[in-house]
Amino acid sequence: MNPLTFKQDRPLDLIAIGRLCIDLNANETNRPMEETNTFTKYVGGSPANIAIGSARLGQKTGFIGKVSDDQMGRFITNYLEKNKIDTQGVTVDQTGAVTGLAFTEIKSPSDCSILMYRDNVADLKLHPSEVSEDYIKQAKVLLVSGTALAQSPSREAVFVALEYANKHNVTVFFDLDYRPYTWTDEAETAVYYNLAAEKCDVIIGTREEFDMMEKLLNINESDDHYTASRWFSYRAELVVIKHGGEGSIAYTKDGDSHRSGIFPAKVLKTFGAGDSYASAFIYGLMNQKTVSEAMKMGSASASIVISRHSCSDAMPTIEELQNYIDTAEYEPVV
Ligand SMILES: Nc1ncnc2c1ncn2[C@@H]1O[C@H](COP(=O)(O)OP(=O)(O)OP(=O)(O)O)[C@@H](O)[C@H]1O
Ligand SMILES: O=C(O)C[C@@H](O)[C@H](O)C(=O)CO
Repeated sequence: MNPLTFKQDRPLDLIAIGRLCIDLNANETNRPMEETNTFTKYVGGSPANIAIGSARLGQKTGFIGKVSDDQMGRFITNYLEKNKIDTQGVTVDQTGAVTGLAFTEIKSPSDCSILMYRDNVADLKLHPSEVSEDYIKQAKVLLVSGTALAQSPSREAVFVALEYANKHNVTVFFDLDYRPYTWTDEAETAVYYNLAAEKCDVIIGTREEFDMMEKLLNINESDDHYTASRWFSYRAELVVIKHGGEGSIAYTKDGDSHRSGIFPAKVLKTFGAGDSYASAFIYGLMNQKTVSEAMKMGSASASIVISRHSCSDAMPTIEELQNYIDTAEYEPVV
């Protein structure tokens, strides 16, 4: 069962809005960053990773965002275009802002962290006037990433995008993507996450991200079922709670729930699991898969990406993904 319908008369499948950054992934693994010397540069930023994953799966994909007016900004835009992502919604900052950097540390397959340099970043300077209604109404899906809510004017740009999407029946997926280093106040964070979630059709997040949103409202004894049910009184049709190596659970407004297991992976690094899960999960739902089948696609994509060095570069093609699902070991939830 798939509770979602998508407007088919649209030239774009998915438009993502939010940050376009650079990942600098340590080449020397299994040691702290103090002991690494070299990094490999990839395009990064959760919504960018999801958009790249979507395009890699064959979806017609666009992006609304802002890049720095320098080599890093051009690197990002060139990469998007090389991956057949439409960049008409990507603007170039003229204030001297820089590209956000995510330095990743791989101490061990299960002990990874990200050091974020995000002062004066171009992605948070996206202005509401740079969000085009005519562009958004060309898409079946709008993918919103929570970190874009962290500062003005990006925050207001996201809410304008949500208004356009709701007005034109563009299905909105909200990937919570909570990155504490981009926020300064817990209450401010929770307020804007909750306000945005009210306008979304599908909400995807980890248990911890939903806990962050509920703490403000003194909801302390929550569980996945309660979390999901909160959102069905708004616009949500589907709520997915991710549980890392323990899989994920999805709830639909009609009261059904679906558990997904994982594809055990030779884990190189854990980050990137969420973005790859989201891109393949959305692809599945948009291509007549049931919720359970779409979750399995997400799990398979995540398993592929966490076994590779990058996130964006590692995103699988539909052929790779289908082959992995057909041949790799799947560990259902017991
Ligand atoms: N160790 C693992 N082995 C196999 N699959 C995994 C593992 N960790 C995560 N996954 C898969 O990836 C999905 C999303 O992972 P997770 O719950 O860690 O999301 P996330 O925290 O958003 O990820 P990220 O680390 O990219 O922020 C899980 O539901 C599962 O399907
Ligand atoms: O989202 C970020 O800014 C960092 C990502 O680019 C990085 O690849 C990651 O953490 C994936 O979830």
